[in-house]
Amino acid sequence: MTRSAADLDPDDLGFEHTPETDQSFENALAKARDGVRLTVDDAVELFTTGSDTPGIDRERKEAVLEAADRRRAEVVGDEVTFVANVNNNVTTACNTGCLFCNFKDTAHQFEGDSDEGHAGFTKTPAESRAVVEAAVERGVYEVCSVSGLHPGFALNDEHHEILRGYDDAARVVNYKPPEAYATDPGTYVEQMEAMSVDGVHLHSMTPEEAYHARRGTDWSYERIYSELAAAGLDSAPGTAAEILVDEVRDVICPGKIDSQGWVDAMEGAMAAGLDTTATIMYGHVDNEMHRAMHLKEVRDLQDRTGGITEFVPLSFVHERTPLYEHGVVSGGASDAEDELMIAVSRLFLDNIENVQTSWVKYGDAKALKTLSCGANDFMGTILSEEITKRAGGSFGEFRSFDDYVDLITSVGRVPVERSTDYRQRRRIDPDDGPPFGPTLGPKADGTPLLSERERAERAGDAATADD
Ligand SMILES: C[S@@+](CC[C@H](N)C(=O)[O-])C[C@H]1O[C@@H](n2cnc3c(N)ncnc32)[C@H](O)[C@@H]1O
Ligand SMILES: Nc1c(NC[C@H](O)[C@H](O)[C@H](O)CO)[nH]c(=O)[nH]c1=O
Ligand SMILES: N[C@@H](Cc1ccc(O)cc1)C(=O)O
Ligand code: SF4
Repeated sequence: MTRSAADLDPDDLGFEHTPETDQSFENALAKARDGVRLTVDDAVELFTTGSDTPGIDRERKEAVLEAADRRRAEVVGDEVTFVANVNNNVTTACNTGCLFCNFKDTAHQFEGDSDEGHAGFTKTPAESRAVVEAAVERGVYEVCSVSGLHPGFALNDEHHEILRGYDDAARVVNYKPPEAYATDPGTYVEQMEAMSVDGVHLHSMTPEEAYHARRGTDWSYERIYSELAAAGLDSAPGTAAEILVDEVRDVICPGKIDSQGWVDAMEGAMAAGLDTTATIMYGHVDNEMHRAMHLKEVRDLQDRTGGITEFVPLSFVHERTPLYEHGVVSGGASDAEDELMIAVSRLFLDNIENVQTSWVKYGDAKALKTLSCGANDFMGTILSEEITKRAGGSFGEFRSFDDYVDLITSVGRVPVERSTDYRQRRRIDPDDGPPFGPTLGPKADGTPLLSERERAERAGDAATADD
C-alpha cells in the first residue's frame, strides 16, 4: 500500500543516513580548492559548513562559494548559456502519487464516464504537434516534454497488446485501455513522431517515463530508448532522480522506481546513443548526507557513461504539495542551502561540465547569484511551465532572449545561445542588438521570441496598420 503524507511523522522519519563524518571542514575545503576529487564525507562538510557545529557559518559558506566560482571559471570560463526551448507536457494524468508533486491529477478523473472535474489535460499526438509547430515557427531549438504516467500510455501497439493481456491490469501493471479515457494520448512512439517537427531537438522520456513505457514486459531500457530514438527522440531529461537514496524515496515517492532503477534507465538511454541530463530535487525531508550520496551516484554514472551534458539542482517548491499540506515539511531550502547546493555540485561533479541554475525555481535574483556560486547555464525560454506553477511557484513561464542578455550582462558575464547538447554555441554581443535572436532553431531567423502579450500587441499593431 502506498504511504500517504498524513501517515508520516515529521520528527521520526527514521533515517539511517545522517550528516555526520570523520572529516573536518578545513580539510574538505582544502581538497575542494586544490581540485582533488571529493568524497561523500567531504561534500557533507561543505554542505553543512562543518558537521560538528549546528547551522550554516557565513564565512565558511562564502569560502565554499568562492572555491566553486573559481572552479566554474577554470572549467567553462565566463560564458553563460541558455537554450531557445518550449515545454510541452503531454498529460497530467498520473497515479504514481509522489508526495512532493502537485503537477499530477489522479487518472480516474480523466476517464470518459467520470463526472469529477479536474484542472489537468491530456493532449493527442496531433495537439502536441500543433504546440511544437507553433514554437518552432517562433524560433525554438528544443522541445522539452515530461508528463504524467497516464495508465492508457504504452510504448507502441505491441506494448498495448501485452498490457491488455494482463488480468486486473489496472492494479498489476497500472494499465487501462485508452478507450476508457475521454482523450487518448496515443502511444509514446506516436507522441515522439508528432513532436519531431522540422528537426527540432526532442528532449523527452525521463527514467520514470521509460519505466512506464516498458512496464509489464522484459524489454530492456536500451531497447525502449532505441525505439523512441528511431521515432525522433534526441536526448532524455534526468528528472525523476529526486534523491537517489532509497530511504528518502520511500518517504517522498514510494510509487517510483528505486535509485538503481533510475540508474539503469539512464544507462539504457546512453547505451541507445542518447545524451542525458541529471537532476537532484532537494530541500524537503532530505539531509546533507543524502545530497552528498546523490552526487556520488551521479558522478559514478558519468564515470561509466560520459553522456550527461548538465546537472540541474531543482529546489523543492513546497506551497501546494502533500508534503507541506500535511505538515511533513515546513518549507523548502533556505537561500544558503540553495547556494551551497549549486556550489557543491560544481566542486563534486568533476566530470560534468555544466551546472544549470533554474530561474523557474529560484527567481531571477537568486538565479543570478548562483551564477557566481558555480552555475554556468541558465536553462531556457520554456514558453510554458506547469510543474512549478501548480506547486505554488511564482516566477513565471518565459524569459526572452532580450531578458537573458540583460540579466547575464548585468553580472558581467557573456550571454551564449546554445544547443541542447552544448556543442553549438553562439556568443551574443550586447552591442549588436536588440533583438538578439534566437538563431539556432530550424526556423530561427534572428527575429525575437516574444511573450504572448508582446505578440498580441504586435498583431494588434499590424491589424491597425492594415486598416
Ligand atoms: C513532474 S515530473 C514529470 C515527469 C515524470 N512524471 C517523472 O516523474 O519523471 C518531473 C520532475 O519535476 C520535479 N518536481 C515535481 N514537483 C516538484 C516540486 N514541487 N518542486 C520541485 N520540483 C518538482 C521532480 O523532480 C520530477 O521528477
Ligand atoms: N531547470 C528547469 C528546466 N531545465 C530544462 C532546460 O530548459 C532544458 O530543457 C535543458 O537544459 C536541456 O537543454 N526546465 C524546466 O521546465 N524547469 C526547470 O526548473
Ligand atoms: N531536468 C529536465 C527538465 C526539467 C526540469 C525541471 C522540471 O520541473 C521539469 C523538467 C532536463 O532538462 O533534463
Ligand atoms: S513527479 Fe512525475 S511520477 Fe511523480 S506524481 Fe508527479 S508526474 Fe507523477
